[in-house]
Amino acid sequence: MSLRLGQVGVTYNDGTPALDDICLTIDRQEQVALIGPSGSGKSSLLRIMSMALAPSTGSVALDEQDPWQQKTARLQRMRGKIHLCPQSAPLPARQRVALAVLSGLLPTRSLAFALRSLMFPARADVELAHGFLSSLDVEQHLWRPVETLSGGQKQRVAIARAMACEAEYLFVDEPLSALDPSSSELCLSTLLNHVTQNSQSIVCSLHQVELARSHLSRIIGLRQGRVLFDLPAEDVDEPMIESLYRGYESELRD
Ligand SMILES: Nc1ncnc2c1ncn2[C@@H]1O[C@H](COP(=O)(O)OP(=O)(O)OP(=O)(O)O)[C@@H](O)[C@H]1O
Repeated sequence: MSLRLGQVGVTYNDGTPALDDICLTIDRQEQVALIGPSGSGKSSLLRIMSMALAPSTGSVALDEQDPWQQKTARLQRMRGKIHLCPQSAPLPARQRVALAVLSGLLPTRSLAFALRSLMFPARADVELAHGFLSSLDVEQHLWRPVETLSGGQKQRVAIARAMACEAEYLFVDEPLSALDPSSSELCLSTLLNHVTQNSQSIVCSLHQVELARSHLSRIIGLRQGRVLFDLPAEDVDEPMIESLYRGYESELRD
C-alpha cells in the first residue's frame, strides 16, 4: 500500500509554476514532515497527494492506481482513504464543536447514518469527540459554535476532526500555525500518537523545523517547487536547513 508520485509538475491556470519534477513514495504508516519557505509548494504538494488537485505533468498512483484515470465513483472511493486538513480548515461557522469533530467520520459512514448522527449524535460519538478534544486540551468548548472560538482553538478542533476520520492517509497543512510552542508540542505529539495507534500514514507541512526534526521520522525539504532533500530526520543537518531557507531566514520558527 503506497502513494507514488512520478515526475509531478504543477502549473496553475494563471501560469504560476508551483511544483517541478517531484518523485517520491509515501508508504503505509510513514510519518513525514514537509518543510520549506513560504511559496515553496508545500500546500500544492499536499493537494496533489490528497487528490484535490490533478498534476499538470507526471503521475500520481495510490496503491498502483492513477486516481485521475478512474470514473467518478471510483475516484470518490479512493478519496475516502484520504483526509486533507487544509491550512484554513473549512469548519462551518455555526456548527457546534462536537459536530464539527464528528464530521471527520462522515466519509466512512452511510449518508443516512451520517446525516442522522450530525443532528442527533449518539452518546458514544459525543464521547469520542470529547476524548479527542480533551487530548488537545480544548474539551471545554464541546458545545460552543465554531465561530466563537479563537484561531488556535479552531486549529485544535480541525486536528480533532482529522483524528476522528478513519482515512489511511492524513495530509495536514500547517496544523500549528496559530499555536504557541507548548500547545504546538502537545498537539503534534497527540496527533502523531493517534496516527501510530491507528496504523495511518501522515504527511504534515510545518514551519517549525525543530519540531519536525524531533517528531517525524522523514523530512522532505521543498524549495522553489523542487525537492531539495528527502531524508530520515536524523540525517537532516544544519547546513541543509540553511540551504533550504537561504533568503527566507526570518521564516524559521521554533
Ligand atoms: N490557486 C493558485 N493559483 C495560482 N498560483 C497559486 C495558487 N496556489 C498557490 N499558488 C502559487 O504556487 C506557489 C506554491 O504555493 P504553495 O501554497 O503550494 O506554497 P507553500 O509552500 O504552501 O506556501 P506557504 O508556506 O506560504 O503556505 C506559490 O508561488 C503560490 O503563489
